[in-house]
Amino acid sequence: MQVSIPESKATPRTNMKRGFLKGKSLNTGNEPIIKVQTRITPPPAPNAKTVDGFIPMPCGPASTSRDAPLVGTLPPDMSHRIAVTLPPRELCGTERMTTTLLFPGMKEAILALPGFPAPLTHTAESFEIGPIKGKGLGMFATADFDTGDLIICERPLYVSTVVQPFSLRPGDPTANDAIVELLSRMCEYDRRMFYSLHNCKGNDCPREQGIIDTNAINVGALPGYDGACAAIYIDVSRINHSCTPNVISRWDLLAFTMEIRALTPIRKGEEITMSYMDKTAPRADRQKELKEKYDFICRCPSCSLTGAAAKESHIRLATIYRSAVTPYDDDELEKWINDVSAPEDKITKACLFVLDMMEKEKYFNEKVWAVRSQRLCKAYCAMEKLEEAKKCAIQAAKIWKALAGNDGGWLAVAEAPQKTKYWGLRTKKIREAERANAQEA
Ligand SMILES: C[S@@+](CC[C@H](N)C(=O)[O-])C[C@H]1O[C@@H](n2cnc3c(N)ncnc32)[C@H](O)[C@@H]1O
Repeated sequence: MQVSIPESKATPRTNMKRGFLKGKSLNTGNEPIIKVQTRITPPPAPNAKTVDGFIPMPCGPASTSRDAPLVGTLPPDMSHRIAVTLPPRELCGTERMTTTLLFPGMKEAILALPGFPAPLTHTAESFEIGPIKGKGLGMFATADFDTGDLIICERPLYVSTVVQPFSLRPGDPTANDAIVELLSRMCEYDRRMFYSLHNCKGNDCPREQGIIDTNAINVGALPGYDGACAAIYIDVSRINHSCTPNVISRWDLLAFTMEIRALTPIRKGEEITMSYMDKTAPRADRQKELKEKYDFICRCPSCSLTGAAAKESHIRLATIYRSAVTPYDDDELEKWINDVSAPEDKITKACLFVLDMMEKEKYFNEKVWAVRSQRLCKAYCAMEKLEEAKKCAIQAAKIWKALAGNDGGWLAVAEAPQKTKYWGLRTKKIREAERANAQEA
């Protein structure tokens, strides 16, 4: 049977758990809690600023971004939000339920998803939360993890649309009043957990809003509403930022959980870090955004680079970005396979160059990574390089697992590269050319 090299050019959807803490039943119903008029802040300008000819990627791994921009306009029937508990008690037994603040229709759309709610994945509790100098609390590994390993899978405490409609009429309830009301309906344990989370906003805004702004992680759009939604977690929200993160998050809509998987090998005792923002932005822009939004100065390995090393990092990110915007096709590969005079390493060299940049930056742009690994593996297969093809497919399986939660078909390739349709294509051409030359001579 032939094995297919995964061809997906689509970005795998990224999603995160820690020691699953059973929440007590919430008594929230589906009734609207506060009806308010909608005021919409204009959408932010497109992220396309140019710095030294370097255009930041418009999107990093979507679900790792804590940036939750306001969306444009809301349909008129979405002028108020509703408190909903998801999954409902009758569908999730004793598992944690999430308190959500959603627009009308969203709950029905989520419940209509075939297979919702998928059962929770329980993992060994291989992390702990503890203090870390200059960062408050953080999360630490209590076991070794390899790329792609699941570290935690956690159902949120709270999920809400990022748009917070509120009334301009004096005396009307504010957006924060809706949150306070919702919190008052949570069980005592969940409420205590919410208020124990860090608030980097101080007295700049109401405490509840400050906690949400500090800890919410974007989960993207939920069914029934195209705008962004964000979630707060008991454990996952303790993960600190690094521009060179060692984990990646992936929102699993069906299980209504966030998965955190190792992006790089992690040793026992190491701090677990994720990226709060778009990694391709230049360092100064990252620093500014982190200070403004989260009130800290990032001293991660990438931000600590100076002089030539900082410049090299900048060039690597620009190269990754350029590769991301280059359309993908197999024409070049086909040409190389058929052109026996082309250098043997033409394709592999180009792919390894970009993959090496991502390894060095610890930034795996999903599209670039998927396209380059595919092409590299195909080239090794075409050259009948068994060990290289296997190694490439094993690494591809690990990274795919980190990004998408499964190996994407790469393990089958790793087991039998000879069974892919690319096996020996170029070596066959070379042998044919050699035979033809010999006959001519
Ligand atoms: C989502 S919380 C992370 C958990 C938080 N450290 C705590 O004690 O609960 C975000 C806040 O953690 C701190 N933080 C996160 N990453 C940091 C870093 N790399 N360096 C310093 N502080 C950081 C900042 O105060 C930030 O506002």
